[in-house]
Amino acid sequence: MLSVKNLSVAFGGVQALKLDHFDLKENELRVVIGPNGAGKSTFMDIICGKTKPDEGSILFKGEELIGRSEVKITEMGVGRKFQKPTVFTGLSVFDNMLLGLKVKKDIISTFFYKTKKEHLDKIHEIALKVGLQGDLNKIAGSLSHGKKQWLEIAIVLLQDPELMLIDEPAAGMSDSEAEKTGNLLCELSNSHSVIVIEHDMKFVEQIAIDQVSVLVRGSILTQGTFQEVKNDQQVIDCYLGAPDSVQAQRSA
Ligand SMILES: Nc1ncnc2c1ncn2[C@@H]1O[C@H](COP(=O)(O)OP(=O)(O)OP(=O)(O)O)[C@@H](O)[C@H]1O
Repeated sequence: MLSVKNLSVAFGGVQALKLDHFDLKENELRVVIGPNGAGKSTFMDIICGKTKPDEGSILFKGEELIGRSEVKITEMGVGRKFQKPTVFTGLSVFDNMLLGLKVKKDIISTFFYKTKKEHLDKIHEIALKVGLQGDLNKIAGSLSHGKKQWLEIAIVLLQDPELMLIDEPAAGMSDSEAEKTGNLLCELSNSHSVIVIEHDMKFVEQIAIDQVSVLVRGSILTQGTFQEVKNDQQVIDCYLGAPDSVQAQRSA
C-alpha cells in the first residue's frame, strides 16, 4: 500500500526527517510514537503533499506521491486529519459533511448542485459510523471537542480515502471519548490503511492491533508490537522514561 524510501527533509539546517524505509500493508493500522520534535507530523505532511522533501520516494499503490499536489494526493486516496479540528464552526454538522463530500466542485456543478439521495445516504451512513447520527442538525461549534474530532474523521471518510493519516486523535478527549475513538479507528482499519500519530500510551495500547513505529530524531528507532516497544530499553531511554512524556505525566 505504502512504500517509503530514503525520505529526508531539513528545515534551516535542522534534519527533521531521515527515514531509510517505512512500509505499510493494506488495512494495517500503524501507530507512530516518539518525542516532541521527532518528525512525526513532518512525515505525515510529506505523505499528504503539504511539505516537499529534499529527497526520497513514497509509492502509494505503486504510484509516486512526491512532486504531486495536496489536491492530487487526496484524489489518489490519501486522507489527512490534522490535530486541531478545522471544521466550519458556524455551519451545521450536516453542512460540514456536505462540503466534505467527494463531488465535482467546479463553479457550474456547485451552482446547480442539489443534494442527491446517494449523498444523503452516504452522510447518514458515515455519521452513524462516527457516532454523530443524532447531531447532524447541530451547529458544529457547539459540539464537544471529541465530537468535533469525530466530525473531522467523518469529513476525511467522505473523501473515500484508502489511506488515512490521523494526527493525535485522542488529544484533549475525555477517557470515554478516547475509548470510542480507539474503537472507531480499529473498525476503520478493517477497510482502510491507517497511520495514527499518538502520544498517549493508554490510547496507543488500545489501538495497537498491529505494529507500533518509534520515531526519534527523524529516524525509526524500532518497530514492533505494543509490548515489544513498551519494554524496549532504547524506547524507555529516549521517550517513555522522559520526564515530559504523557506516560510519565499519567503515572505521576
Ligand atoms: N515548517 C517548519 N519550519 C521549520 N522547522 C520545522 C517546520 N516543521 C517542523 N519543523 C521542525 O522539524 C522538527 C520535527 O517537527 P515535527 O513537528 O515533525 O515533530 P513531531 O514529532 O510531530 O513533534 P510533536 O510531537 O511535538 O508534534 C522539529 O525540530 C520542528 O521544529
